[in-house]
Amino acid sequence: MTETPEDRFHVFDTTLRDGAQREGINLSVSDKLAIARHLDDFGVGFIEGGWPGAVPRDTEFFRRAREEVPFRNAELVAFGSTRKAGVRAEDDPQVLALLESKAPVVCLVAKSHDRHVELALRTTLEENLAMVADTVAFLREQGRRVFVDCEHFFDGYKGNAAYAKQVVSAAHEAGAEVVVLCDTNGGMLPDGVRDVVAEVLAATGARLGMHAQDDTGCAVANTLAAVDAGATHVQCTANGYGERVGNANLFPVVAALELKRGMKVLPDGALREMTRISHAIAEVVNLTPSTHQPYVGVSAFAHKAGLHASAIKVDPDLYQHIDPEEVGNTMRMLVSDMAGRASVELKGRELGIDLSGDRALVGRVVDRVKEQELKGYSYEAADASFELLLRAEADGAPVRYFRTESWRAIVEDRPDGSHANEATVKLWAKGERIVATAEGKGPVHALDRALRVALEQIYPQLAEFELVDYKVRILEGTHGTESTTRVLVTTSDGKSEWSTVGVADNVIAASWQALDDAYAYGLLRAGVESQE
Ligand SMILES: CC(=O)SCCNC(=O)CCNC(=O)[C@H](O)C(C)(C)COP(=O)(O)OP(=O)(O)OC[C@H]1O[C@@H](n2cnc3c(N)ncnc32)[C@H](O)[C@@H]1OP(=O)(O)O
Ligand SMILES: CC(=O)C(=O)O
Repeated sequence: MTETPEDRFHVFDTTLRDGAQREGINLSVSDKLAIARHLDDFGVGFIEGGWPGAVPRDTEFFRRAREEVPFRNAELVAFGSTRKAGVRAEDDPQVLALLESKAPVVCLVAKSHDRHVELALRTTLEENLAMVADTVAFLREQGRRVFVDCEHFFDGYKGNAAYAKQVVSAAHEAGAEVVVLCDTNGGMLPDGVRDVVAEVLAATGARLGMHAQDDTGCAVANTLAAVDAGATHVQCTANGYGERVGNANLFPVVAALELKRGMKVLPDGALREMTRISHAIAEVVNLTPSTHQPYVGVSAFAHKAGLHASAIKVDPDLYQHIDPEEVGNTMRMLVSDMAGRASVELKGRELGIDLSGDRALVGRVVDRVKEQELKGYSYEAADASFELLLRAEADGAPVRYFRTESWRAIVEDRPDGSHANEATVKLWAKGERIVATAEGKGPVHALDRALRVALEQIYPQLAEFELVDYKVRILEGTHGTESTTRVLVTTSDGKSEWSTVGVADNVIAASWQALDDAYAYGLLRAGVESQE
């Protein structure tokens, strides 16, 4: 028998509906269209776009999506509830709004927990069954594919399994293609989900799906347990966004199905785009991508412990569950006081420096990193400072483009409450003594500007450099304003970025060190020869 699209396993994404229910997410119609394009590129089968008729932005989204997005992989799904008690489906404005959205698929939310029917809907159990069946039948007659989300299914099943199953059967018999069992309050654990899904499948014969909220931190595991028990439709959201703590995260779910279960749920090559898609969606919703997200986080394949690195040097599989490239991610070595020789050697390789033949040099770099980290430096987030340290050890002299005679920064508090910031630097570069003064918005800005004024004639490349991030951390909180300070600076030349670190008992001095490294590294990568 040939497989029809309806037979295939369904990857159903609800980022634009349930994901948008997360506190702090507020999507414009354009944002929703951009996310829909990313999800379609990724290859999900269904994109739930929102609730037309209830949320005006969602109504508008469906209108524009029809006109503006040439979907290649996904079907658009309109979400809405079953008809109101005592109203015919064809007369219920919210049901009609689902048709007006012109989405080819409708996902109806239905009550399946008897207490919800009686307390929230304030109707009878029989009328709720009729609401489900009538609404499904009406939408089927109108040519829509219909899925039904049984809200609070697992909680309802605990108290009244017979009724919960009757709701599934009512939806199935009325023509719903998939009946989705929802862990709406997110309280389930995988063993319970597996048992219930298997029982419902055996009792009703309906095609089942799973919608898991993440309140126990088990949404991904619960989704996979449902699939193990026979569910063939999974509802997820990009990066796990969703109501309260979130939903089953689309990315680990599809990666587990494809890479661990050997199922084919996405188009060829899609998984290799997963890290890019995850980060692109985070960008649109304006949330920083979680660095520790499975598979797609920048730390997902970052190795810090020296012992891990020593085994990875022999074979990366020894400390990685998959090859990061399978999901579009990359392995990274972190150098810190937990590093050993292998970490430094692999980091060198990552930076394009072959250290394999020089055990003594690698040993010196390891010792120097440990010594520096004890003082408060941190190289795992400052690759550029690490590379400068490495080159200094290798060459026996630091990479230098100027020598500092002195610098000074002044902050003046004025009677009107404003501040004036001024810095003076005295430097030697290419045998020339330079003195420069500049003002800035703060003392570090003033120093940065003075440094540029002093050096730009000699090194015109500095004009391209821009400070794009600046972080300060107090290392010994107990000493209050006398504490040691660590400054991390990220600099860009418009093409790439690099990070450097400085540590001192004075925030301006720590900033100066980080700036000094930032300029040295930028000039080094611009191919300028090192000289004072
Ligand atoms: C588990 C989930 O995440 S489901 C998705 C939930 N998403 C949203 O709620 C976002 C969009 N929601 C909205 O814009 C509004 O809540 C609306 C338009 C749906 C409803 O707004 P209002 O009419 O003002 O009602 P309100 O939100 O207070 O109550 C919901 C009504 O829907 C009824 N209802 C709830 N679930 C269902 C259902 N499955 N089938 C039929 N009716 C339902 C309730 O009984 C209540 O009816 P009542 O007004 O007769 O008392
Ligand atoms: C439908 C849905 O979002 C839920 O039950 O959680």
